[in-house]
Amino acid sequence: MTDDVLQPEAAGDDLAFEGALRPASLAEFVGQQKVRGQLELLLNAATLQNRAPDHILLAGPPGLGKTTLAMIVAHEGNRPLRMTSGPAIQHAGDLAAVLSSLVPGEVLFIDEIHRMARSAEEMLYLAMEDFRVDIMVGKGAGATSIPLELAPFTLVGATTRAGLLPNPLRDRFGFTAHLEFYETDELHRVLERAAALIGLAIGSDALTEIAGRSRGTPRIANRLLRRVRDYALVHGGAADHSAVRAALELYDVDEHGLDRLDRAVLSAIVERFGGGPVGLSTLAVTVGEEAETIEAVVEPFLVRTGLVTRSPRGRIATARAWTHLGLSPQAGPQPGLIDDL
Ligand SMILES: Nc1ncnc2c1ncn2[C@@H]1O[C@H](COP(=O)(O)OP(=O)(O)OP(=O)(O)O)[C@@H](O)[C@H]1O
Repeated sequence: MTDDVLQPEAAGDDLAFEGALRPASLAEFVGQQKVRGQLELLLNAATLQNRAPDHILLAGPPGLGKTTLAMIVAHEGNRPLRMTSGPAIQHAGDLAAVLSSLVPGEVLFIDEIHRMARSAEEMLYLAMEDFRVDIMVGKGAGATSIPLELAPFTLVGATTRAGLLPNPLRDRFGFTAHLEFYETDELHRVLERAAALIGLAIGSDALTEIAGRSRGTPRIANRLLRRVRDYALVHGGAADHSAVRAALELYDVDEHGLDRLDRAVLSAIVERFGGGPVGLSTLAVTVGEEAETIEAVVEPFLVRTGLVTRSPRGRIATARAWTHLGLSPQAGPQPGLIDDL
């Protein structure tokens, strides 16, 4: 994406800012009501039985609160937390080193667990099930495996690509939480809390305006709030509705959270291809962007918001897309020119 301000992954000064804003308890965690209820039950049951909670898989797009929830699992149970990530575990030995140093009841958070090495994954199966790993010593005919007992622990895995996890791994989690994009009123509450924590006086209508442009994602909402704070600071005015509009216009974020590239893709489908269908690579060439970027970054949001649909013959702009661009919708999709899906 050309405009970083809307990317859902953490970037720039997000990390420093996010640490201060993370809710520390389930009660403070906004939205995701179903997941919160399910987690609460699981954690309370473990406390009553005086055991480590079941392993938990958190699945969902970036920026929706997976890391935050892992921290809450540890914090609510007053348990120590160890954090690592799939890309940091490239050999079974990397995982063995982490597992063997866990203390009883510790929460082990593995972010991007789908990116862990296959050999480590297999070690993890046994560790999750029996709190044991088999360490291979030696090579060839003389190789033996030495069992190593582990302290009971709770694994919290996070993934943006649950479909990439092998079934044996997925099945070993006692509970899988699917995080959903947030509604505008939920993002409003996220923002209200964040504004209070950073000491920013901002009105409710200004927060609603930011929430509506945040693509259902708390991380983006918090980042836009920061840009609005900057704007008010630099211009010496209040962080009000007009400051929000001016700041977000500066960053090319429109009322629905679309940025320049999103709009370029929509305009291309509508104005150059009569509403579609148009194939991905044709579209990419038309807007001068990589096909992968269109497919992974732009398209999911346009599809989710009902502006674009996908068909076997290509991308089609919906009536909403025409209206969004200030045009009157044509009657139905146009015949496709090029089928290059
Ligand atoms: N439900 C929520 N209530 C309040 N703040 C939230 C909530 N969810 C996320 N946030 C805030 O959004 C930011 C991003 O959250 P977090 O790092 O937990 O996302 P993530 O899903 O782990 O992202 P990634 O997949 O990129 O690691 C944090 O600053 C966090 O405080």
